[in-house]
Amino acid sequence: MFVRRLNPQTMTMLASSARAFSAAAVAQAKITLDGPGKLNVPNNPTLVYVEGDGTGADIWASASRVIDASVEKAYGGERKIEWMEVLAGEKAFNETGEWLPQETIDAFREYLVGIKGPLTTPVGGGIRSLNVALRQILDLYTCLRPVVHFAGVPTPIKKPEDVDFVIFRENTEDIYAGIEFQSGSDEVKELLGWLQDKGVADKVRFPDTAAMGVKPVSREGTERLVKSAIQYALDNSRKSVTLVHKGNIMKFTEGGFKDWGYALAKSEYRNEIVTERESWILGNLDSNPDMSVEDNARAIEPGYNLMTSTQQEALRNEVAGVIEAIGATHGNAQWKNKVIVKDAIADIALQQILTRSKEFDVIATLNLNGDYLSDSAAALVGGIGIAPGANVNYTTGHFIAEATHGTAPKYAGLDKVNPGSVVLSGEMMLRYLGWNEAADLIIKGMNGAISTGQVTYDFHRLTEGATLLKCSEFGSAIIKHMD
Ligand SMILES: NC(=O)C1=CN([C@@H]2O[C@H](COP(=O)(O)OP(=O)(O)OC[C@H]3O[C@@H](n4cnc5c(N)ncnc54)[C@H](OP(=O)(O)O)[C@@H]3O)[C@@H](O)[C@H]2O)C=CC1
Ligand SMILES: O=C(O)CCC(=O)C(=O)O
Ligand SMILES: [Mg+2]
Repeated sequence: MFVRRLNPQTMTMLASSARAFSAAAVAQAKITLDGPGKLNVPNNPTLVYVEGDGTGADIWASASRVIDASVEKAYGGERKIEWMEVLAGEKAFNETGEWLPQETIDAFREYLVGIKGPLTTPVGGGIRSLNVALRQILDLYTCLRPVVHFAGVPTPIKKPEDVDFVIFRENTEDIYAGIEFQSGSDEVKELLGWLQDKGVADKVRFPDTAAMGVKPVSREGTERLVKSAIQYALDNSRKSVTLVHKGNIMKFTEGGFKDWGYALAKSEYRNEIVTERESWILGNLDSNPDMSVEDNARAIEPGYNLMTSTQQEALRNEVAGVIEAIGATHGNAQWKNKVIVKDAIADIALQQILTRSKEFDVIATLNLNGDYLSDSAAALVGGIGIAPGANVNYTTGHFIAEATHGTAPKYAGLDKVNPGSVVLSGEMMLRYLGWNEAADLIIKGMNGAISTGQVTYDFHRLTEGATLLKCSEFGSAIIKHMD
């Protein structure tokens, strides 16, 4: 199953028949794993792609040209991507009768790295999300979504240059797992009976018509996500990791995420991180080395005098414990060189990414929070047309680049939408392969096109004096500005 870049019709034909090809025929071009998360990338790797529904075809035609051009210009023919199309979504259904054929899953599994366009998910019924299915089947536990401003891109905020953060969204758990039962179903009735036994059925306000969902959040799922976020912060000289959660309300799921996240940070990265609270305690001591434990406790918790004596004692123990445990390694301002791990409640975080953008650096959060946060954050830097992403398993090496946006069906076939999100997802993919020179050219080309006012409709409608380009033309403009 090996499809080189050919005209789209031939490609589709080959994509169907290619499934019979032997994988051995392209073995020399396969990316392999040299150890957990360590890729061995040949000069002509086979990369798997799904074109996607809706605007997917328009975007892929433009974005794949940009990705190929960046590789060609960076390596002069020495390196080349061998694209292999696989089917998912409407195209797959029309050709095979299946929405997500096993061959597609197998190809992503076997070739490790690929890129996909958006796939439609009907609301309120019909098939469940193919996007979510792929992430779950391949255990792509991190959805990595960087948010950064390109000079010249229209923005609703005053200081877009302050926006430069990376969202690590947990990608396999949470309410997104799709465990739901329909209103009036036997399952809901059974669940209600169980809730009755537990004495909490009265919390269901309208039991006769309620539909119900389940929100699994685990320690393992949290730990691997938070670990990848902290490791990313260390590898990329980022200053902080913020755990975004709604743990004040959902104490065991979202609150568990926060608690397990902090615990992981302290157990696995003790020498490299400091929690925000620890930094306050140590900072107080840096300013006043004679400060008593009690005064320090009072300083970090302004409501100290109103607490019960048991609460005050617990707080004093916390302060003393921090000084004892990390005073020597993190005190005397050493903590300032560590990655700060802090947390924020999700609702206020959605405001603060706008009002205090600079305070966010790496964000680790659960699946649904991350979904909301990434679309909202994209608005700060020009919108969803320029919001890239990737689904990653840092152990198995599997990586599927994927824009944050969906299929935008009303624009399908118009050669109109911004291919930027998929172009930049491709840039992330090239960097993942270690092909930084090609990735850099994509950024250069993107900067060049945008800064000279050559943009698609989404930026054009917000920018005076810009030149309106089609989806394909914007791709060409990016390529032109690589030189
Ligand atoms: N990973 C995936 O495959 C995803 C799939 N989906 C699916 O996509 C379908 C449509 O979802 P919907 O909620 O409408 O969200 P979409 O992201 O598809 O589109 C919403 C709006 O975002 C803008 N937009 C989207 N893509 C672009 C682009 N490339 N360039 C410029 N503007 C863009 C358009 O805004 P405007 O109208 O202002 O021009 C568009 O109307 C659903 O079935 C949904 O489930 C959704 C998200 C992710
Ligand atoms: O799968 C879908 O249709 C939507 C998923 C989504 O919005 C996302 O992953 O950001
Ligand atoms: Mg989304």
